[in-house]
Amino acid sequence: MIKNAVASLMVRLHLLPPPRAAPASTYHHHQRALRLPRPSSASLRPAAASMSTTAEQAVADQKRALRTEVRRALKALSPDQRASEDLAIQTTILNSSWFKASKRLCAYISCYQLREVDTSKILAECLPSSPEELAKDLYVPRVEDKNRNMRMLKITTMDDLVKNSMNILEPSPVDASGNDREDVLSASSPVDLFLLPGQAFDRTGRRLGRGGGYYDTFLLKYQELAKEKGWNQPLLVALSYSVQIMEEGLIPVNSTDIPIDALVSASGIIPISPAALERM
Ligand SMILES: Nc1nc2c(c(=O)[nH]1)N(C=O)[C@@H](CNc1ccc(C(=O)N[C@@H](CCC(=O)O)C(=O)O)cc1)CN2
Ligand SMILES: Nc1ncnc2c1ncn2[C@@H]1O[C@H](COP(=O)(O)OP(=O)(O)OP(=O)(O)O)[C@@H](O)[C@H]1O
Repeated sequence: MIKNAVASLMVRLHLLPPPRAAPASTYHHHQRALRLPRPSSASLRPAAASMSTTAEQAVADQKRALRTEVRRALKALSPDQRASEDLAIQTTILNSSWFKASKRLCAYISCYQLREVDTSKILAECLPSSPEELAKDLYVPRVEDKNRNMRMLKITTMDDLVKNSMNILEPSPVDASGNDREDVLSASSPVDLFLLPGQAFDRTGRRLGRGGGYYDTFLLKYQELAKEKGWNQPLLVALSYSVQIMEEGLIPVNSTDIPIDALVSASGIIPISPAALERM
């Protein structure tokens, strides 16, 4: 169903046909697939530098249209289908060697109303109430403003979370004793894994979010920090219902989109990047 929907979308949006190269080899190059003008061209026209270019606007419009299509497909999922995919995805992750080996991670607090893949079983396994050998340091998102600013703060129990204005659970900036929660960007050691939400994904590593730019901005910051510190880059793993996996080339991307390393759906793990192929 979504295939037909996005096929018609592709016609309406005049997108290029999918690239033919194998997923692993498209990983490093996928951001060029739409052959957009290079952003640096804006620097030739200082007066226009703060405006978005026509090409950027076209990509933003295409993204919005795809989000609408996916939202519709997610709404059509039955509660039983969702529950069965939620269980399969979480079981796959909990049983994986890379999750078991992870000591510190960032994950999202799933929102049922937004039809996000459930993370509750995974979060429970990370928190100190689980057997000692399974507990991990867990950092979760907190939106600071509408200007793409999001932090990842450490929590130790689900009671650390309160509902924000968007109806998503997030940590308060200070804990019960009045201490600032640890911000993952100021932590002295790295996280090795991110579990990411999103609206649409493909097998080449493209990820479409909710349009806030929060994750792309944060991931760029974290990747720069890891580079500066000489840390290994964390594995970026997205969780996806089957209707959210698109044909290659359908997801519009621009230069700020950070590609994912792997995708987990009810059918299993799709490793994408060389790092994922090595670790998964
Ligand atoms: N669980 C979870 N936490 C998260 C995110 C997320 O996607 N999922 N975020 C990732 O950025 C940040 C919050 N950003 C958000 C952006 C939009 C909406 C939202 O409700 N969007 C509506 C449409 C709103 C509109 O366009 O009027 C929707 O998607 O249906 C929620 C959170 C940080 N925390
Ligand atoms: N690193 C960044 N620096 C500046 N602007 C950015 C950055 N990342 C994203 N943006 C801007 O944020 C806006 C939303 O981006 P986009 O539609 O790609 O978000 P998304 O991928 O749907 O959301 P998210 O990243 O939260 O999952 C766009 O205008 C984009 O240019």
